[in-house]
Amino acid sequence: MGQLSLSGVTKNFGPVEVIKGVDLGVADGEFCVFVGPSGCGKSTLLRMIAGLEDVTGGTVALDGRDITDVPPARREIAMVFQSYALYPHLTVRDNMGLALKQAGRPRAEIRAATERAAAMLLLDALLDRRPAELSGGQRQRVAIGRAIVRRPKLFLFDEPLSNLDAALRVQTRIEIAKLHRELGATMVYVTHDQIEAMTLADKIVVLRAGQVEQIGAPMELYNDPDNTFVAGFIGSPQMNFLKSGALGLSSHSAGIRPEELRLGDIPGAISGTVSHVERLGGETLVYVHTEDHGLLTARLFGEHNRAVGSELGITFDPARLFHFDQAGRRLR
Ligand SMILES: Nc1ncnc2c1ncn2[C@@H]1O[C@H](COP(=O)(O)OP(=O)(O)OP(=O)(O)O)[C@@H](O)[C@H]1O
Repeated sequence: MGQLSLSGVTKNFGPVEVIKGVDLGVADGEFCVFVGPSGCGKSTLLRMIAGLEDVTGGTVALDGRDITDVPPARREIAMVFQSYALYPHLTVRDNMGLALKQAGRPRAEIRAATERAAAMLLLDALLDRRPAELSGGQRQRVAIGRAIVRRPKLFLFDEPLSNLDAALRVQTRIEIAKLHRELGATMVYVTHDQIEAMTLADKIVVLRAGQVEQIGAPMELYNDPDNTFVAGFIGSPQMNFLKSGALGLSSHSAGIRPEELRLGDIPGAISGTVSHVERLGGETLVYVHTEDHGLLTARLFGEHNRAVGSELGITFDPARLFHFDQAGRRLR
């Protein structure tokens, strides 16, 4: 079991309220990802769940038990840090088994649990090495293994992949997804990375300035955002925002995803000038400067040879627009 519930959680650092009343339920076995701009409070919220940071107001409960004031070691929660936090003088085996050893578990049990986790993470051959003798990716797997060995009710991850290079990030991301499937454990994960959030999460929590903007499944947030903040934050490249008035529409602004824009001859619904082209191989991003709407991004499948400076017309299916009011709230 591992059902997490936050009610009215707030956090002050001195006079500054950085978490402003968060309510959140994470079901047993769910993979929940916190995203939001730098400084919005993702890590602080995670650290409060772990017990590494005091809660100013509200409660944190795990499986119905109020753990707001329970010390970290007694919460049955394991946290994996960006920095790995391994003991350099201990072998992989001893790093992974340490929590069980400290809890006074029998040797045979520690050995079995460590070897089971090592097999899951393909660390079997490395058990007698020390952290300095491992690659960054292997160290991160040891840090994850150390969490698994404890059999916690809840796993917390604070940007665990951000120190890895691009290829290893992809590989480790897939391993974490597999691990989640195999363990069926509840996980809460903080990241900056759109793709990690979209691919790993059952549920994404979008935070902004210490408040929840929207909670939902990845494709729910992508296809049905509640406001301009979520619409602009989820999706890369980000959604284009058009001035409704210039299009003869009654909303305040209208959002459209880059993949929904078609580029053709003048006149289109909007005309503009190509200001930059990025060829990514499988797709091309064309940045178009427009008088009425500023810079728009079109995402085209395959390769396109649009010359910088050329003029073109942009069209789209009006049914694909998201409409917003002046305060940025979605008009449905
Ligand atoms: N110990 C502290 N004392 C005072 N202010 C703090 C402390 N820790 C964090 N803050 C502030 O709280 C806010 C939230 O910080 P937090 O690290 O949780 O954000 P974050 O969303 O994880 O950011 P990032 O993505 O950049 O890691 C920030 O404004 C930060 O400056």
